[in-house]
Amino acid sequence: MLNISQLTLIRSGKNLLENVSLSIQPGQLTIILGPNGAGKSTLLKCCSGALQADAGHITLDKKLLSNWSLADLAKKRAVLTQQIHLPFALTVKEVVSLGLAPWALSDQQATKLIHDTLVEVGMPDTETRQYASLSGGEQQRIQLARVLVQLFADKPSRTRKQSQEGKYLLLDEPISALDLHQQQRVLRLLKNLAQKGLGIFCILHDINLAALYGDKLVLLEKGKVIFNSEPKRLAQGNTIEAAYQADLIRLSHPDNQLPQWQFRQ
Ligand SMILES: Nc1ncnc2c1ncn2[C@@H]1O[C@H](COP(=O)(O)OP(=O)(O)OP(=O)(O)O)[C@@H](O)[C@H]1O
Repeated sequence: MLNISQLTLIRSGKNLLENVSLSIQPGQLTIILGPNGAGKSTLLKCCSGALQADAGHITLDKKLLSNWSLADLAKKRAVLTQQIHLPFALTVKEVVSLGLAPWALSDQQATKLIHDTLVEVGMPDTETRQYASLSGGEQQRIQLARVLVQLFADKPSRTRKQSQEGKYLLLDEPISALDLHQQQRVLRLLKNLAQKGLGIFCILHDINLAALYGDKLVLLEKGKVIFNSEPKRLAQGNTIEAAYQADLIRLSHPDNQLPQWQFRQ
């Protein structure tokens, strides 16, 4: 389990995170929600080890995150951040291969894993394309392929039928540039991976997709957790409306009665 306990992070005299406690459990898709500036990406950076908190601690499988070696951490969890700048001209295959750095795969294994993963993210036969020539949504799926190969390189023959327990995926808005079809593909893929035991921390802005796909939703507001539970618990009260200060109508999804929201015009 990835366990976050009473985490506080202060920058420029401001509490970016305040006493945040939550856990990312194996087998669950945990979706982090919250208004702009609520602290979602800051929390992800703490969970990835990129930022050190001022108080509280994070453990991964009961061991302090700071006590993990970078090499072991890279095999245990993969991180997809929001902005990824690649200063060099790289092909798609080279970009996805960056995820294989922690592992020692043969060329043949690497080629097959990359091929299978590109199929999985809906980008088959793009290995030789220049990454820079891809659209924003295509680049986002290539970056997702990169973190997937990082996590699953020890199961190259693979994968999806095997247990994914003990590994974690940390994703910052992984579908922000995707069209409807690709959003559904990626969310179904994440749900499927979680069902096989992966622990997923995923930041989203779309509250309807979060309620539909999340096993657990965590709502941040001004650096504090104000909701941490199953989506159906948002069917009462006005937690979402109050947190986002938005004028919304709450509906019920016709398939499963999960809460959904629409703008009032
Ligand atoms: N080094 C820093 N010093 C001061 N403030 C910072 C620093 N880093 C981030 N912030 C502020 O912390 C707040 C939280 O930022 P963060 O990127 O975590 O928000 P977010 O919830 O991911 O927002 P968004 O939905 O817009 O991506 C923001 O107000 C940001 O301006």
